[in-house]
Amino acid sequence: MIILENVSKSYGNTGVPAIKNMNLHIKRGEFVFIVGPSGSGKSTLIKLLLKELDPTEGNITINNLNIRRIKKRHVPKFRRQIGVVFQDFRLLEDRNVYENIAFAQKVIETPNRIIKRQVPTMLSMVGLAEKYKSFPNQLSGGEQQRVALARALVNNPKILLADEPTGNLDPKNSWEIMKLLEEANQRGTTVVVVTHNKEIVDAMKKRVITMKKGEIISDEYQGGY
Ligand SMILES: Nc1ncnc2c1ncn2[C@@H]1O[C@H](COP(=O)(O)OP(=O)(O)OP(=O)(O)O)[C@@H](O)[C@H]1O
Repeated sequence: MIILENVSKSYGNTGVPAIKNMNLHIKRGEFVFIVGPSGSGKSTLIKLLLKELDPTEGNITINNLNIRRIKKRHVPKFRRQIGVVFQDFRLLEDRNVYENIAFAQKVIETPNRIIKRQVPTMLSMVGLAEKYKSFPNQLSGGEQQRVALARALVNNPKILLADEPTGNLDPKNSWEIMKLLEEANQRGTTVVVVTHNKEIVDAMKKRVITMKKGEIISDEYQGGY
């Protein structure tokens, strides 16, 4: 599903690379945590997988496609198979909950009758059915992240990337988000989560990839932080 072969990424010409000669294989249906100290290259890895950045060297294959070869005009189509959530939620502040989720579907020209059916389904799934009219600033952090997750999942992506999804949440809300990520994984989505949350990583017993200075220093199934 996700293959990195000898991937390096340097920002500009100077300094040490953010990703150094990385090799990684994530299979369809896996749930993977990426951990490591600040500056170890985790967010850079996520950006490479989204083709927000291209590697300086090496190749990335996603769903049998060498993403270096994707033409600029085809990048949006490529990204449709990937759902993303971030630490800071990134909701549209001037749209309500319903519209935030519907927006993701309108972008890919989903017919209105399907949007009307799927948005409430997604909202029920994340436990926010009653809040469909609320605006982001009327929601708690945990609720906002659940909306972001519903939006990321509404188009049924093959892959879900989460960059510190619980970074702004308290332990209870963090667990709720992780459970929702796990449920998405159980429905077949390949899930990659960057996190600093030691307690959750240790408890969930998933594959844990630890990065340091742009390199993978350990990769363990049923691993810990
Ligand atoms: N746009 C950029 N320009 C130059 N250097 C950058 C840029 N983005 C990241 N870097 C550098 O690349 C390295 C890896 O950064 P990255 O953000 O990938 O780390 P991270 O593991 O996600 O860190 P954190 O846990 O703090 O989010 C760091 O040394 C950082 O300073």
